[in-house]
Order: sequence, then C-alpha cells, then structure tokens
Amino acid sequence: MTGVAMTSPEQQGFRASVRCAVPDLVADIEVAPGDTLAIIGPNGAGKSTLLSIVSGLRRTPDSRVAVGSRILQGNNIFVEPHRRSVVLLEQKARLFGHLSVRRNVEFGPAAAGLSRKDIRNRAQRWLDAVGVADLADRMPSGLSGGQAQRVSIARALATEPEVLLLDEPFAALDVDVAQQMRSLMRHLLADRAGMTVLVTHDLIDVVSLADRIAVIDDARIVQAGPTTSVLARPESAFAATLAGTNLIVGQLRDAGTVLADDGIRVVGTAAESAATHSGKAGRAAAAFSPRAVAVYFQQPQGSPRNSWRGVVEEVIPTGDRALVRTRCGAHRIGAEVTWASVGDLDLSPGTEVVLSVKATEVSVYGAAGSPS
Ligand SMILES: Nc1ncnc2c1ncn2[C@@H]1O[C@H](COP(=O)(O)OP(=O)(O)OP(=O)(O)O)[C@@H](O)[C@H]1O
Repeated sequence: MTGVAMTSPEQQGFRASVRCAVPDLVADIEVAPGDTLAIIGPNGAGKSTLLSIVSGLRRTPDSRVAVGSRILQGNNIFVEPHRRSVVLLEQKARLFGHLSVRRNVEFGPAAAGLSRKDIRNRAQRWLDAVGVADLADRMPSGLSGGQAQRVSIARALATEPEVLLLDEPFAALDVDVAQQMRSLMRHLLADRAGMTVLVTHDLIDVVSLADRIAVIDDARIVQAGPTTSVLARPESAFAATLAGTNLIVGQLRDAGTVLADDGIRVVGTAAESAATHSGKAGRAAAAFSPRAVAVYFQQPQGSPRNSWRGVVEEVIPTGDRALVRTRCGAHRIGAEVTWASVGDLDLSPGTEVVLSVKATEVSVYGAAGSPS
C-alpha cells in the first residue's frame, strides 16, 4: 500500500498514512464505517506508535490522517487531539481521580459544549449501556479494575467519537472480567457507525471484535485482510503463532455449538452467557488447542461429542512432540501428539485419521465479521 488519497468525499472511512522517522515506521491503514480493524504484531513492532500518531498525541510531519473528507493531519493541517473525534482507550483506565464516575462520563459531552440536559442524558445513556449506572456517585478510587475499565469505556464513548482506538483494552483484567468486557465491547461495536482500531495480542479479541486485520512487523504492515482469511493463511510468524490455535468459525446453533460452512459441527463450552454469545449475524467461533486434539485410526469408543474425519497433510516436529496438520472438510486442524503416537498410527501425509476433542476443551464465543 502506498499514499492514501485524502480528499475524496465519497470515502467516508478512516484513513491514515503514517510516516515516522524515530522509530522508523511506515504504515497505511483504512477502516470502513462501522468496521473494526485489529492491528496485531510482536512487541516493539510499532503498534502503539501508530495509535499515538493517529490520535494526534504524537506529531510527525509526513503523516496524513483523515475521516472521510475531514483532514485531521496533512495539507498543512494539524487538528489537536481533543478536536479530532478520535478517542484512545488504553489498557489502564485513566479516570480523573477527583471526579465521580458520573462526572468522568459527563466530561467529554461538557467539553463539547452540550447543554446541561444533553450532558446528563448522554452520560446516563452510556452509564446504563456499560452497566455502571449504580456506581455513578462513586469516586474512581472505590472501583475494581473491571468497573474502572467499564467507566472508561463509557467516558470514551460518551464523546461519540468517529474513531475509537483501543490499545490492549482488556490486557490488565482477570480472565473472567476480560471475557465480560469483550462481550460488552462486541455489542457496543456492533451498534456503532464509527470506526474502531484495536491493538491486541489476543486471538480471542481479534476473532470477537475485528472485521479485518493488519499484521505489523518490524514497523511495516506485512499482511492485511479479512480476519478469517488472515488467520487461515497467516503470512508472518506472529500471525501464524496467533493462529496456532484451532479455530472454526460458523453459525451459532445452540449455546456452545458452532456449525461451520463446510458442515463441521463443534460442540464446546460457551465462554459467555447465553444472551450475549452470538456475534454479528449469529456468527460464533470455536477455539481449541492442538494439545487437546487426540488422533485415532477409527472412530473412538464412547463416541466423544466432537470427532471428525481428516487426512494428514504434514507432520511437523515441535521438540519432544509432533504437530500433525490435518485437512478436515475445508478446515485445517492441528493435533499435537507424542512421537510414540506418530509411530503407532504410522502418521504421514495422506494417512486417513479420526480427530477427537472433548467439548470441555473447546471455548465458544461470538465472532465479529462475516465469512471470507
Ligand atoms: N519516542 C521514541 N523514540 C525512539 N524509539 C521509540 C520511541 N517510541 C517507541 N520507540 C521504539 O519504537 C519501537 C516500536 O514501539 P511501540 O511501542 O510502538 O511498539 P508496540 O508494537 O506497541 O510494542 P508492544 O506490543 O510491546 O506495546 C520500539 O522498538 C520502541 O522502543
């Protein structure tokens, strides 16, 4: 990707063409209205630098940033961060410690010059939307980490930004709280007409929230495309590691069951409550580790709830074990097994096998995006 045209009024999405000398960073991104782009990549790849430039917190002379025909940076224009309608939400909730929860959420609408009544209404709407209305009179020091992050989401969204930037928003939270927040965020994003850029290291964040992915490595974008395509055909070591988890995306049939387009049915454990676990258009993802996959010659006894016929494509050494990559329908499923099993089953490319996974080893959660 090279220079991004910044003046076409037909293009209503968010576009940034980032050029930074120190650190040396070149990255062009585009996000369509209503979409979420995940930026993934190893530590030090340049993700946070990218967000700081598009939010206007860091000024680099050659970068260009626009939302539709509104230029935020470029053509001798530099819009200050608080006037961009771009909000950055970080890992750590940064609430104003001297203001109550309600006042924190009212801050943005008040700064935008809304009437007192509109400020109250808008803050109340967001306090309700993120489930913290009952905490409105508390001070930030009296909140748990998860509550504080909910309030900071309400505070960010109460400004109704055109562009929401999320920098590892759940990384500092306990696993259960992170899961609740992810589910909340997915619902908020599904209703948003604005654009979202999400920086994350977490596969579940990517699959739950992102329509598209840009993989950044060594300060360059090395792959970009729809989430499921990039994860199915990762072109960088980082994306491949992230995609190392077996992932089957399809329609949610009932709580914990995903039916993929090629007919593979996966029964798992719903990671979220029944009311919230399906994503856009009823899409859901089932994820399980290659270590949870057992390989047999024939249908195993006791008929486990997940068993699929497949053909071995590759046997890859991973130290004291082997990763057996198999093709099942349109999917690739990896199984990590001992070398003794490789020998006993005589596994090599072309061997027909039956794979099985316990439902308790499979996490099912709502997925963003549509099939690619
Ligand atoms: N102001 C600066 N001056 C010089 N180098 C910087 C500056 N800011 C960041 N860097 C360097 O630029 C590189 C990219 O940093 P950045 O924080 O953007 O990476 P990241 O992808 O967000 O990493 P992480 O996943 O660890 O947060 C790193 O090597 C970092 O040390």
